[in-house]
Amino acid sequence: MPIITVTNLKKTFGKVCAVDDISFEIDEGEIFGFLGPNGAGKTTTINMMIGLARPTDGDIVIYGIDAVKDVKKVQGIIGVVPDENNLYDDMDGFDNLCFCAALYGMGKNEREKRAQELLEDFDLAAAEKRPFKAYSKGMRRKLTIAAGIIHDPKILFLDEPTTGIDVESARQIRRLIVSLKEQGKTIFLTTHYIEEAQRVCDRVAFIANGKIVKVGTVKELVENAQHEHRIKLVLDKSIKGMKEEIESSLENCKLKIQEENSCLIISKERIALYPVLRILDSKGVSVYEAIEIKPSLEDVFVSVTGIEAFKLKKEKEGVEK
Ligand SMILES: Nc1ncnc2c1ncn2[C@@H]1O[C@H](COP(=O)(O)OP(=O)(O)OP(=O)(O)O)[C@@H](O)[C@H]1O
Repeated sequence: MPIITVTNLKKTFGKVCAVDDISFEIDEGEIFGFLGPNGAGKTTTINMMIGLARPTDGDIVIYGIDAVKDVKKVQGIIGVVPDENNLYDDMDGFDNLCFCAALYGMGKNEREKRAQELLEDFDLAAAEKRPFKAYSKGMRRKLTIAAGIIHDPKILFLDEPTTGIDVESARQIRRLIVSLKEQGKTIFLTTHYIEEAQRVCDRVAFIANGKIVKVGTVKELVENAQHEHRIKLVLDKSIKGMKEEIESSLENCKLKIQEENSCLIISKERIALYPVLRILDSKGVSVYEAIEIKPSLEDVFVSVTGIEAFKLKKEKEGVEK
């Protein structure tokens, strides 16, 4: 059952339409991801959902509460982890968490107990007395997430949770996100990492130029994609120099020579293998193996949005040591 319903949401800044009439629902206990390149409208959407920006138009209902009018009511049941760290540099990890807990009205004993628990869960207990500014980027990110769930919210909003941190910390954070879901939390996250959407999210919405272009589970998005069919053939010898001749005898197919002894056949339609094998045989070439290459989420994103994949950063490119 949906616990978040967003209907015809819009936000303009002067002439810029940052979010352009989007609608979606999020079910209780799911991880729902917004995947899109820089400037797609992800942060603006989160900001409207958590009451930091007022929509130009549209409705947001969270647990039956009108989140545009009753911002305060919603803020008690949500946790927010912004894309930039929002904790105090000179305060240590423990005090930062206790301070956030106090903002939610938690008593001294309760907040200290909760802070301690989270520091353990997030593998930060050894650094609890270190000032936040002395934390590594990955540790800072983890403490910021811990602060976002200090009051045990039902719903967690995570804006770009792993941007700019090392690969190992990003992995740890993804495991933490999945374990929060296992504890029953509903999670809305934005990302421009395809790998992250694929590994962590139950459902993904592609967002580009302020619009949602497609929504579904990773499996649905990949299986329902109108996509080229691709078959990789591993050959017993090179077909260098024969490409055009072979290609001209294959109907509606393109041929790409890959490594020395393999090629890729690409077609909009299903590929009939027999004619291909016959042509190769006539050239004295045998096929060792034929492998169907399924489209990846990246392929689907590119074909649905028309945006080149490099605009969605690869995990390794986003890493700063
Ligand atoms: N306060 C603002 N004033 C004017 N334009 C804004 C403002 N905030 C966002 N925008 C514009 O709205 C569009 C969407 O921005 P937004 O920050 O929501 O994108 P994003 O998908 O979160 O990108 P990123 O991954 O870079 O954070 C961009 O064109 C941005 O320049």
